[in-house]
This record gives sequence, C-alpha cells and structure tokens, in this order.
Amino acid sequence: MTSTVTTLTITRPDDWHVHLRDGVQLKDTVRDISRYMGRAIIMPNLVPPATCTETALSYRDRILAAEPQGNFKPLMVLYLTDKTTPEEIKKAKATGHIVAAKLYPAGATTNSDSGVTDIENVYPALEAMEEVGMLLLVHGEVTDSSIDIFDREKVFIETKLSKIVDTFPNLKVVLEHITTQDAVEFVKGASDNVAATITAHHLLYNRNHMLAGGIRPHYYCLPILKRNTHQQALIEAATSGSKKFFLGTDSAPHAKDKKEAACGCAGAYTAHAALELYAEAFEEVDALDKLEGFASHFGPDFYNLPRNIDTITIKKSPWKVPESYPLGGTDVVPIKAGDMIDWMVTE
Ligand SMILES: NC(=O)N[C@@H](CC(=O)O)C(=O)O
Ligand SMILES: [Zn+2]
Ligand SMILES: [Zn+2]
Repeated sequence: MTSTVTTLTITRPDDWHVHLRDGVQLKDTVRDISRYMGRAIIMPNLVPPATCTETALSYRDRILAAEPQGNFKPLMVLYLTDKTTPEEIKKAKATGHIVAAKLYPAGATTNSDSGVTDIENVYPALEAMEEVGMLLLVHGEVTDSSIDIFDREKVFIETKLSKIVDTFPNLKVVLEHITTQDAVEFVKGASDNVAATITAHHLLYNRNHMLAGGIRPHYYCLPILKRNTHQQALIEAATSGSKKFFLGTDSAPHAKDKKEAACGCAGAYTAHAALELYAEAFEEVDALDKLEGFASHFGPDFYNLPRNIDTITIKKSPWKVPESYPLGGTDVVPIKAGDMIDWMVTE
C-alpha cells in the first residue's frame, strides 16, 4: 500500500548497531553514519577486536579524528572474551564512553574468532554489568555445525539466551539484528529489560531475494535472511509501536571482491540510506506514523539516554543508488545498488 504522506519530520534518529571498521575505511564509513544519525552503537569486531577499555577508547578517538558531520556521537562497546574480568567492565563503564559489552559466540559471525566459547565463562562479567548498569548486546546464534543455519537463532534463544535472562534478571539485554518470529515472541514475552534491534534489510527482504533465480551475495549477512513468514513477523514487530523494538542497521561493509567470491563474507551495507530504507518498509504497511518511535525514541529510552532534541525531515523524492561507494581505496556495493529509493533525508 502506498500512503499519501510525502514528507515526515521526526526527532533525529540514532543507529543502535553499526560496523564502521577501522583505518583508511573510517573516513568513508564515518561520513555515511554521521550524515543524519545523532549517535551510533559502534560494534567492536575489529581485527584484533576492542576487548579492553584502552582499545575501545582509542578506537573512539580514531572515529572522531575521521571528522564526523554535525554533533555525531559514537557510543562504544567492549568485545567480550572468555577472559573479560569484572574489573574491566567497571573500568569501561566509568569512562562514560563505553555503554555496552557485546557477546559474540566464538565463530558465529564476521571477526568473532576471539568471542566467547562457553557463556558461563562470562558470567562474572555479566554479574558486574548487571551491577553497574552496562547493557549486554548479543549476536544470538549458536555455532554448532550440526544445527541448520536457518535454525541457529531459534536454538540460541532456547538453549542460551533464556538462561542468561533468567540468571541475570536486572541485566539489560539487546538481542541484535533479530531475524525470526521466534525472536519476536521471545522479546515480547520477556521482561522490560529485554529488547531487540531490527535491520532495514531484514524488513525489506527474505531468503528468496538472496537465492531465487540466482545467488546474490550482497544479501548474504548473518543471521541469514529467513523465509517470508519471519520477515512478516519482523515487520509487524517494528511497526507495532512496541518500545522493545528499535533501529539498528547492522550496516556492515565488506569490499566488493570479498563479497563477490567463492566464499563471500557476511554483511550488508545500508548506511548510505539507512532511514530511507526503513521508511520504504514502514510505508509498505502504511505505518509511517510508527517510524519516529522505532528510529528515534525507543533506542535512547532503553539505553537510558536522552532522546535527541532536534529533528530531521524525510521526503518522498526518488533517487538512484550508485552501483558502489568508496571504502578506503576499495569499493562497497550497497543494498539497492543501481535501484531507486523513494525517500530522501533533507535535514
Ligand atoms: N551481520 C553480518 O553479517 N556481519 C557483521 C557481523 C555481525 O553483525 O554479525 C560484520 O561485521 O560484517
Ligand atoms: Zn551479529
Ligand atoms: Zn553487526
């Protein structure tokens, strides 16, 4: 359905899950993320990962040195390992710049090799996080090779996440980039301390877009796109007005040749048009009136941070997405490369 709304002014949004990478790529990723996002949760899966306070803070310095536009504020995240200590958690939290720690099950996704091998290994760290009010962000997939890739999120929720949530009821947990109806139901049924981010690409696409009529590597990301019934459940959750679901693009650039390869990397680039892509998904179900809560209110509310005070305007003004964008001397192929996007942020 197409609505008659052609312009929408909303509180400035934030991105609660993004990958900016490092080094020469930063000038390109920082330019895109700071075009209109007020803040962003910067994922720490660098090589090597940002596992301690010093590495997270020096990463923050490099992001700021890449000259973000406007008043963009990077919110940093500690990468949990089997060895993360409660002391490190407290030290990180005390800086005021590190707001969360990320649980990557070892081997689950891009640059997760140093991640957690057994969740009980991080229980002392989780206890400290619960105590000081640091959020736990979770890549929710099991890594057992005998579990089908399309079931890994559901099995993680059943066997790991429910245990974490029961053991640490006062810990705030964000189940990142959810992809299934199972995740939607788990989050809805859990306490107010449990929320989820949803990407634009999981709202716009299902596994047919990736696999039917040819294999399209730029749609390949983790957790992998699921069947359309799951896509529908995500759309319903995002547009429901529930404060438990908010914007996290999981924009994750990889150079073109690393995606278009015999063994292509996982990750989709959406930072070139983040809010514009969400607007398309919300418009599709006539729910543009729900976009502001999802993009600009529920995230800061869950993180206990103030909402942004200024606004941006998004207009119906179709434009053609370039075939690629520069990425520190290489190129990244964005979602909707060469296609039209209906919406444009005009500030
Ligand atoms: N989502 C992805 O497919 N890839 C992310 C890692 C992640 O968020 O799991 C990346 O860093 O490339
Ligand atoms: Zn992830
Ligand atoms: Zn991610």
